[in-house]
Amino acid sequence: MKLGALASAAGIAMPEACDALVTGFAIDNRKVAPGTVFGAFEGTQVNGEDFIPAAIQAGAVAVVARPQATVEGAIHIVSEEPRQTFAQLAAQFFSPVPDNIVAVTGTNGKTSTAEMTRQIWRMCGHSAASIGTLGVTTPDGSVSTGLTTPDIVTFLSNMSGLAREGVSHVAYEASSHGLSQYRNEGLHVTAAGFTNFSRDHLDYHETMEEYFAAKMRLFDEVVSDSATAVVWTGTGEWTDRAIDHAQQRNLRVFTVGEQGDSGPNGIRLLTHTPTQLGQELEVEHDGNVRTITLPLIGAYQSANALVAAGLALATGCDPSAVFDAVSRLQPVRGRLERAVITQAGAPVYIDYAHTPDALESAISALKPHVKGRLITVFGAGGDRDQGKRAEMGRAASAHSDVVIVTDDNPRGEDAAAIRAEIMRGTTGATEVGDRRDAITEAITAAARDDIVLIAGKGHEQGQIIGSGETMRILPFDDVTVARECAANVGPKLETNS
Ligand SMILES: CC(=O)N[C@H]1[C@@H](OP(=O)(O)OP(=O)(O)OC[C@H]2O[C@@H](n3ccc(=O)[nH]c3=O)[C@H](O)[C@@H]2O)O[C@H](CO)[C@@H](O)[C@@H]1O[C@H](C)C(=O)N[C@@H](C)C(=O)N[C@H](CCC(=O)O)C(=O)O
Ligand SMILES: Nc1ncnc2c1ncn2[C@@H]1O[C@H](COP(=O)(O)OP(=O)(O)OP(=O)(O)O)[C@@H](O)[C@H]1O
Ligand SMILES: N[C@H](CCC[C@H](N)C(=O)O)C(=O)O
Ligand SMILES: [Mg+2]
Repeated sequence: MKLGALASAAGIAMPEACDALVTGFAIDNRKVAPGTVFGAFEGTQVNGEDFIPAAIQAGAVAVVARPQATVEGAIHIVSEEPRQTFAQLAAQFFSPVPDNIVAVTGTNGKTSTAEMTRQIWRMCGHSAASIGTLGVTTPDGSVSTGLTTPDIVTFLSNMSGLAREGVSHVAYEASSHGLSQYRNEGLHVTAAGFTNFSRDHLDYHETMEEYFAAKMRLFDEVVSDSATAVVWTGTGEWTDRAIDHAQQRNLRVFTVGEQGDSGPNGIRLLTHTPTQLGQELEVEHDGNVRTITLPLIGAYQSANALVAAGLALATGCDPSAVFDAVSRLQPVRGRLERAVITQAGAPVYIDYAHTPDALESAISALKPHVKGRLITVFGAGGDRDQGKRAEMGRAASAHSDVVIVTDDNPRGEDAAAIRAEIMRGTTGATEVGDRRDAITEAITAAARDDIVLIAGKGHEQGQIIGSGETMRILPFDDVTVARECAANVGPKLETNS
């Protein structure tokens, strides 16, 4: 493809007429080959502009960079927002892409909702995939990308690879980092879901307002003009503000939840009754009331399932098929996943809660099922929002009977210091640094009527220790460790009081 043609298709002005052949796109000079367009971005660690000479040396035909960057020996595509311009250009290169693309944003619930949307589409007969924290998931399995929203080149090439394999429907997770760094642009996104909003990532976005604005780029700029905004109504003032953004953009607003529209533009949740193995939901859509038995526990899972149903309806699926599919949803890896039942008889659940709101949601999901005590084991990641740690401690202490604070990906920080920050928010919690020891302690303490919740790592397969050159990932899977500990801890002779 010729550079000039790509630029004019993207509506980008070029400094000169250009019929250089473009062979690919790269944001890392080490991935540049002859004919590549290189995106030189200022980063949080280094300035990509420092690698422009190396990229040109490796054969870059053009460099997208700020006006002040020096580009010699290749075309300088000047932009005040190089990440955005690069993305728009790259989106013209990667084709074909799937016909039906939807996105999901929100503080918690993105992975679950994207994955449930994929499952519903599949049950409606479509060839579907999801892209997010779990990687790229197709009916054949998942391939990890390492990030929730991959970098723009990986994202677009995944989209086009999926289309070539015959995938027609893709749901992707739009993280706030991804949105603010233009990692997902230039596609025809026909619907976008907003699950909820609460504190996270205030290390990266300085304020909640900035964090919310990053998320709202999805409605403001990323989706197509005629897209549908599927909004969960249970997230307080943020729901109203998300609807405002959608209306400003003239999107079709589709509301979901207790305040959802009961007509064609929503799913109203009329009643919600926990059962032993799941929950019964009575919902109204387009004037039809239906009772669905969702085979998953926890109010948060019903919220995600209904937003996913809204996304499937927004892409034209038949309502009866969609609601029937909701009653057949499979659990999402690491989200309230029951790993094992201990020899004493206590179920052990693994969940990915790593924000105060998520911890509260995970605990509330389990509470109706606990006859004895709820024992919560969790930590907080290093090099991430520090202010959420004590809040997570408070949420855990307020809603569980026993709290054990442990390590969760310390990264470049001192693990003991992270635990101390969490402990400040707790009352009566125990601190056990080593995660395996903490899980053993919880399982040892659990009696028949108790439930153990191990939160924060969900599907993750390793503990990240150190950063930069010294970073190591030690294999660690909460599900496997819980099973091993349960095998080693014998039955209890008497129940705890
Ligand atoms: C803070 C953050 O988001 N960083 C991401 C960002 O890096 P950056 O732009 O700051 O990159 P940098 O390392 O400073 O380098 C600047 C530029 O120089 C280039 N470079 C660098 C070195 C070199 O030798 N040659 C070269 O060309 C880099 O490719 C980059 O374009 O862009 C990179 C490429 O897309 C990401 O890998 C990187 O994710 C880091 C590893 C990360 O940990 N990100 C986390 C916080 C994240 O993004 N999480 C979100 C949200 C999670 C959620 O809520 O679900 C996610 O979407 O996963
Ligand atoms: N709708 C929801 N409301 C509140 N909490 C939720 C909701 N959905 C999920 N959670 C909590 O958040 C955890 C993570 O869920 P999920 O992976 O779906 O979210 P995510 O937004 O993709 O997270 P991440 O930002 O890490 O990608 C769950 O394990 C659960 O504890
Ligand atoms: N996507 C989230 C994952 C957090 C998971 C938790 N285990 C941690 O390491 O903090 C983040 O990057 O903040
Ligand atoms: Mg996710």
